[in-house]
Amino acid sequence: MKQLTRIIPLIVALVATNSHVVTPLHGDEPSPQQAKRFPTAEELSRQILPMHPKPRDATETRMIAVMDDMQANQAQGMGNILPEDGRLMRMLVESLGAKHVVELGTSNGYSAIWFCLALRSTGGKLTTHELDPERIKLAKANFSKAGVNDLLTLVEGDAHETIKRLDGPIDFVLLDAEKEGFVDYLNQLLPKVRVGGLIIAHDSSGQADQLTDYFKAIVASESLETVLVDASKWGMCITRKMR
Ligand SMILES: C[S@@+](CC[C@H](N)C(=O)[O-])C[C@H]1O[C@@H](n2cnc3c(N)ncnc32)[C@H](O)[C@@H]1O
Repeated sequence: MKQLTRIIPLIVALVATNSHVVTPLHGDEPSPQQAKRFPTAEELSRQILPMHPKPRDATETRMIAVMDDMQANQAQGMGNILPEDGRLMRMLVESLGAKHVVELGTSNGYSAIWFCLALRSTGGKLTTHELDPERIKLAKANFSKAGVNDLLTLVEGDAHETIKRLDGPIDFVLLDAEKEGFVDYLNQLLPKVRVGGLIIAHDSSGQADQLTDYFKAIVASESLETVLVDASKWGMCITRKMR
């Protein structure tokens, strides 16, 4: 009896821990030891990293102050990426030496300012697309405060139409507008993305149920290779144009 009272809570804990474990398509089943929950990348980031990067100069100090303010006072309902996603994308854009970044879904401009941090050092430009007039107004005010107007163009209107006017080559794409539009965005933009360029679909974990057709499209393409990364809980589907 004494042993049973010791074992029952253990079994309950094990069932609870394992309830989120998905049966893998390949590889070994997680051992009970592995199934023990590790901290997520987002949790660790928040323990060990500042929210925004250390400024390299006075211009970045100004940009980061605006980002801090947006996180503290504007983030509600804006659908912004989390700082952990911004940190990763900034690193990728800088590492690629990207000259042309395209964003679909500017909102109030938070992710755009992350791109601008990278584009200052690559000498590149951002073209960001938004259709909501209120968000466009907010984004414009934030871009002016951050002093990034010379690094970007904000294109107003339905991105399915406005991206037809984009010229290639594009080095980096962030898909962060409405999920049901992602396949059309991919089909329209892929021919303009350079070989070696990256296409990121945001919310690939958080809204995976809305991305079924997008996942099918990238897997079906012979020219694309993909990795799924959870820098934050929302997740990013990072796809590289291989040829
Ligand atoms: C998730 S929010 C973008 C957040 C932004 N990338 C950030 O992290 O700061 C999605 C945005 O896409 C915009 N959007 C939705 N459909 C669109 C379309 N067809 N064309 C342009 N923008 C669109 C919405 O108005 C919304 O502001």
